[in-house]
Amino acid sequence: MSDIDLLELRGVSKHFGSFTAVDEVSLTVRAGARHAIIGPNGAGKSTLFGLVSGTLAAGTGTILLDGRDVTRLPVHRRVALGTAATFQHSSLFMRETVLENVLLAALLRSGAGLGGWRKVSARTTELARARTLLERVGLPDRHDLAVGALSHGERRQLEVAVALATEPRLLLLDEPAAGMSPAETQRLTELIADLPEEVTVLLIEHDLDMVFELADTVTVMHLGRHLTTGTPDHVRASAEVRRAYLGTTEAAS
Ligand SMILES: Nc1ncnc2c1ncn2[C@@H]1O[C@H](COP(=O)(O)OP(=O)(O)OP(=O)(O)O)[C@@H](O)[C@H]1O
Repeated sequence: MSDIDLLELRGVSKHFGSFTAVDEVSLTVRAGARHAIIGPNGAGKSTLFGLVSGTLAAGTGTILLDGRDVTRLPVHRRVALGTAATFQHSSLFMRETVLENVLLAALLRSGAGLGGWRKVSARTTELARARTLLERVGLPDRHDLAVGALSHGERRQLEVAVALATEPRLLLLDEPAAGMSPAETQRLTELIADLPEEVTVLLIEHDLDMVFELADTVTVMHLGRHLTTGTPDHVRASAEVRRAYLGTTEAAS
């Protein structure tokens, strides 16, 4: 992890009507970090991700990516600047094949255009990259299957490959282990741990074992607010964090 802040949020808020889902959150994410955001249900984690990826517009505050103000930029401009996200609700193309899903993302990134994109043989560079990525996420023998035929865990692995195909500097993972078996979670944890340091990872996850295995930095949110940020040990020992969790149906263990 470097000393440089790749992402900085300054007093960012999001209101839905009179409800404040994200309340004046300030936060920095270092380049190369494995940074997790945790917190009880409804803490505002997914909303915060939406503000960073650009699927939601911030009410107030500023979001800086590598020092550049991206607060008002649409999603595709943020992708072009190196932000990629996987979401709780899959954004894969279910009828296309596994390989086509990754290839599409690689083509969009390379600016090659999508004309005749199904003629994969004409796209050798992107095709090779897509194959390498599928190998990296553990789906080397699934290329030609329609996404709809994959298991839940395999789809989550594919989402990571699709996100990586855009060559992100900042990878946002929203509950990547949700609904996964222990074996699938372990494989995903290893995949994330093995990502090159050029990819900064910001992760929302309820599986605290995974968080504490992966993260070098943990932010805790509660009721839309930033509660604390620190090392996993700091967060584990925090009485404030324990109270936030014990006040809900979940318990930090
Ligand atoms: N589009 C919306 N309109 C109204 N309220 C919303 C909307 N999106 C989220 N909220 C509310 O904002 C609060 C924060 O939701 P958010 O999904 O960000 O929390 P979270 O920390 O990601 O929770 P979880 O861990 O359950 O996914 C919740 O009370 C939720 O009901």
